[in-house]
Amino acid sequence: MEGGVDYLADERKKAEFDVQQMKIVWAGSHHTFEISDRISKLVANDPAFSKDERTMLPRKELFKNTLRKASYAWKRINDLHLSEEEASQLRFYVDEPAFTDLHWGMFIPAIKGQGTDEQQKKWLPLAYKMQIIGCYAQTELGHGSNVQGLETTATFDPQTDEFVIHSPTLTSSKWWPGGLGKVSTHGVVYARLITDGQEHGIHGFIVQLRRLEDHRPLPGIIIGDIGMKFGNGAYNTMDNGVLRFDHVRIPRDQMLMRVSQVTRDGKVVQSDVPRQLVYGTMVYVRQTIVQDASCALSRAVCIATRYSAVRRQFGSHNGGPETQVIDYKTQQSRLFPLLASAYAFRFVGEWLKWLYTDVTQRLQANDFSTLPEAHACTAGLKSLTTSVTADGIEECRKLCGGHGYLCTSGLPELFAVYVPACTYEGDNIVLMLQVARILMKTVSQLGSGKLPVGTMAYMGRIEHLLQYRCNVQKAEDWLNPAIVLEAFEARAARMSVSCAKKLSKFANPEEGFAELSADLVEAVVAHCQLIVVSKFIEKLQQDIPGKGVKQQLKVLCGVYYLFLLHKHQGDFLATSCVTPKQASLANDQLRVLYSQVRPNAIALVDAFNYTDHFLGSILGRYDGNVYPKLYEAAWKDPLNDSVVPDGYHQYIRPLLKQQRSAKL
Ligand SMILES: CCCCCCC/C=C/C(=O)SCCNC(=O)CCNC(=O)[C@H](O)C(C)(C)COP(=O)(O)OP(=O)(O)OC[C@H]1O[C@@H](n2cnc3c(N)ncnc32)[C@H](O)[C@@H]1OP(=O)(O)O
Ligand SMILES: Cc1cc2nc3c(=O)[nH]c(=O)nc-3n(C[C@H](O)[C@H](O)[C@H](O)COP(=O)(O)OP(=O)(O)OC[C@H]3O[C@@H](n4cnc5c(N)ncnc54)[C@H](O)[C@@H]3O)c2cc1C
Repeated sequence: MEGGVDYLADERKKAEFDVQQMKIVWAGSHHTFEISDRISKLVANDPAFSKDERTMLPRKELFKNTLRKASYAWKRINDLHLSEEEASQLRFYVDEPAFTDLHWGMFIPAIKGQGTDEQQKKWLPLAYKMQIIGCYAQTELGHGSNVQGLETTATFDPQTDEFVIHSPTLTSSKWWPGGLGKVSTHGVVYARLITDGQEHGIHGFIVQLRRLEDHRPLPGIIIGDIGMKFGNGAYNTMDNGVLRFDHVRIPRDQMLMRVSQVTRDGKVVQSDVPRQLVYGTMVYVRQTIVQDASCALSRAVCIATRYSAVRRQFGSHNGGPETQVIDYKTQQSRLFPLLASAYAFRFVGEWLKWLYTDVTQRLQANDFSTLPEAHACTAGLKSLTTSVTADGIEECRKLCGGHGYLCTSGLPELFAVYVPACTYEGDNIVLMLQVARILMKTVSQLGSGKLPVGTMAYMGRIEHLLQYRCNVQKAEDWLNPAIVLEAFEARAARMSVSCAKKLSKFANPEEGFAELSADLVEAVVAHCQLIVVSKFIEKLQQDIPGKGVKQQLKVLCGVYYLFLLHKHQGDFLATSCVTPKQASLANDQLRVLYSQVRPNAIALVDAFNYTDHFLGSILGRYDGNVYPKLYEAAWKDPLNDSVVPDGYHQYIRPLLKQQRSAKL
């Protein structure tokens, strides 16, 4: 802290709960807290991981710097004998998108999920030691969302027992894969399998891309980076790549064969594993993206909350201090729902991780029954949480006024890094429409005796939910979780049923689905919000130790659902789930909760336990020492290296001279 002064000390004294215990709740357990606390400090205290100049570096320097950091991180991981969990925390706190994200986050999981035991035995040890570096090469120039539309071909040649990987058109060029452009030696490449002139759908193939001796592309391979992306620094540390194949041959055993096998004589044999498992890596990553959403949102909220307590504007009485902007009700009504959402996403992310682990264990035992539920939950929650987070980061920038627009606020880069999460791993609308199909299928099966399960189980009480009347009579009734859950269930159920009814009027269901797709997306949002609300409420039913911790979480949970109810009151009113009077009472209660959050706001963001290094924001500094540090940082900008700028003699002086002579 600057000179030991904590400008937010008074704010911290207002906390009504045990912050240390809240840190443990946020981390998930004592164990994860200990690791993340230790590793985040290790990274923060190592100058080799400094992020200071990232937004000012030209691309080539930026990228080389990322390579340096990634290689140094790997050295530290090995020197310190870090466990897998610690290593992944270290990469997280280094906080720089890099090829390693795809190597550990997609290449390895793809081999684990879609490779046979033999294939895993061969490839995983190489990948774990980083003796090969891999990427996930699915998307092409012409197709990303429509995976079945991919054009790259993998044609089996029975003469040589090989697949011939080929890019037949320009649009079949692989385009976007992270780590591909400049680093990966290998990729899991998705291509149309062709044997004996017959097509057998999309499959994954392990393809070597570069020579291990000198990193040059193998014969028949054209490979490069796709160019600068949105923002300074940001995702430009990543080498998203382009890749073309000209009849590249790979051995038959490099097709990932857990889902289907190609025999020596070119026959395709389906295993009893469902075909959808070819999409399994995406389910895994979507689940991690939900967990990441709470990290990105909490970061932005931490910056905006601390700065809102430091910043004063208007309202001075008799020469006294002006009002802290955090005390304006408008600031609270924009900021506190985002704070509550960060906590809500943390808990739903925790639950989704559990669900994914459970599904994985079942898949290993050949139980595929919960795969549709895992697909629906990961697709829907990925869409909901990333959209709210991207919008939330931008709202936090606005909450910081003009200074939020400075790169030193950390918010522009955070936004630029984060916003593609709404697109990658499945465009959010495309994924919502996947969930819509599952919802409509569920509604159409009601009454058939097949009871909906998991997060759709509430649909099993459809008769009751269609009759439901909310009995809130006073504002505090909205603090009753049972009442809230029913209102959210009834809203989601009625919106789905209304879509299903409209859909049934179309002779062609596909035409109906396309026509109603915008309404369907709204029904999916209602369904996904219900999941988040219900998981937050479930969390509160657990034993949560620490003075005042559970109480604070109850307040945040109330803020989360009442804000949603207020924002989407059109849905609740149109479906007659609440009356106008009840909606108004919900808003009254929400204002009461905002004033309960206010004294705890700084402590609630301290509970994220982020170091100043990780936050990367002068506005969000732990000590609140904003103005001197902003002033100091401005002078470090390269534009201030000279008093008179480069270009003065060429452009400014002649201009001024010309104006002077025009006057004369
Ligand atoms: C930690 C790493 C750091 C992250 C960095 C980010 C790097 C980014 C990487 C990427 O972006 S990789 C590329 C990601 N690409 C996508 O996400 C593409 C999105 N598109 C799709 O997922 C699919 O093509 C589609 C939209 C699901 C449509 O596929 P398709 O036309 O083949 O299927 P449908 O006919 O719609 O459905 C058939 C059947 O399958 C079920 N299903 C679909 N997807 C899955 C799945 N992932 N898992 C399980 N089941 C799935 C679907 O519900 C249908 O079921 P039924 O109705 O037949 O029961
Ligand atoms: C930063 C970044 C990193 C990436 N990393 C990788 C990677 O490592 N590996 C990899 O393989 N890919 C990667 N991708 C690609 C990514 O997965 C795709 O861009 C993504 O799946 C979206 O597909 P698309 O680009 O084809 O979008 P499109 O589908 O072309 O979307 C364009 C618009 O059309 C709409 N749309 C499309 N289909 C429908 C429909 N059926 N109904 C209604 N609207 C529709 C979408 O909502 C969107 O508004 C990355 C992308 C980005 C931005």
